[in-house]
Amino acid sequence: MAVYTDVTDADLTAFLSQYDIGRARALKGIAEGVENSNFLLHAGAGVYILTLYEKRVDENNLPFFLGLMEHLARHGLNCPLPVRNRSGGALGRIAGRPAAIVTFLEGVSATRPNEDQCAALGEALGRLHVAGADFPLRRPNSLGLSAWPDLFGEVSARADEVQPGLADLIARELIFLERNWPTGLPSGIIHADMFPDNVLFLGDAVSGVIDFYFACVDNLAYDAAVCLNAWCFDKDQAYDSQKARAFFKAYERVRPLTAGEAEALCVLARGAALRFTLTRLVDWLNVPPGALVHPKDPREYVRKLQVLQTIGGAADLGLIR
Ligand SMILES: Nc1ncnc2c1ncn2[C@@H]1O[C@H](COP(=O)(O)OP(=O)(O)O)[C@@H](O)[C@H]1O
Ligand SMILES: N[C@@H](CCOP(=O)(O)O)C(=O)O
Repeated sequence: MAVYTDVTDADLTAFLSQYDIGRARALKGIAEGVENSNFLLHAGAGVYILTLYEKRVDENNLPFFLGLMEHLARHGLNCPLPVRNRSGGALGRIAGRPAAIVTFLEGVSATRPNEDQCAALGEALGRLHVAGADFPLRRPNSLGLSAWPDLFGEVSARADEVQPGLADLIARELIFLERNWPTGLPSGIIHADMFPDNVLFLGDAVSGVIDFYFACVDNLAYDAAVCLNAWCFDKDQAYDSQKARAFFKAYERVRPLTAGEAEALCVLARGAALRFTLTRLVDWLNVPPGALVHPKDPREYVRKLQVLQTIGGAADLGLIR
């Protein structure tokens, strides 16, 4: 359950009075997710998602996120559509938090993604990157390489409580990444959080991509690296290059990777693993009192990072040339 901010009946009635979707029939907090407070909203006109944006979402960025979802939907991608209120706005406030209502997408997340689902993911990511090319708004990656030292600074004193030696491992990895981070790669709109819990399937077909609240402009291949880490490790944290091959084959049918992107893939994957190690570590060590949330285990990403540190090149990651 990720609900940080509760919504009273009075709050909800007042909020919905600004919309043309009828009265609330039910509102249920949603278990999944860790960043925001999400509710399943049954209203007269149908089923929706009500999201109250919490600490990691800067309210000033919401026009970018909501506008991107509308732009991608217009390009035929299955992503949530923000519901506009009578004033034409997609953003409101409820219970003291910025909030929006978006359309509910059918489908279920894959708990153990198979190769076909990894291929469908690759195609969906490629289509997102191509469709994002003409999105007019820009937003830098607030959780990119330049943010990692400060994130580490928030938890360095306590990292070894989570896993002995973790502070030193992170410090050394940061030095490696700052020395080897690629430049000059193709960049554009990326999702930046394309985990299995943010992709909905009907069978092996992608029926929806959600949670665009880390979307930004960054290296397109970095977005692929986030997917490799989130989708192509098995439950024992062994890398599954067959799933990665399926992912890359489908992705490259939409957008072929450049030679520079292929060469940079290992470093990008290590960076993506460190990024999620750090944000999970911050959340793990700072659960707000009373919040109904199950923070995700940073040690899962430490293990992925350690595997990636042993991988020699793009071919080992499943990118076959
Ligand atoms: N548009 C949507 N359609 C269907 N389910 C959704 C939608 N948006 C969110 N959800 C559900 O809510 C959960 C949490 O949403 P998510 O955006 O991942 O959380 P957070 O806001 O914490 O990042 C998802 O895992 C999914 O089950
Ligand atoms: N995907 C991140 C955490 C953020 O997940 P969200 O979809 O709930 O925003 C992770 O697994 O560390």
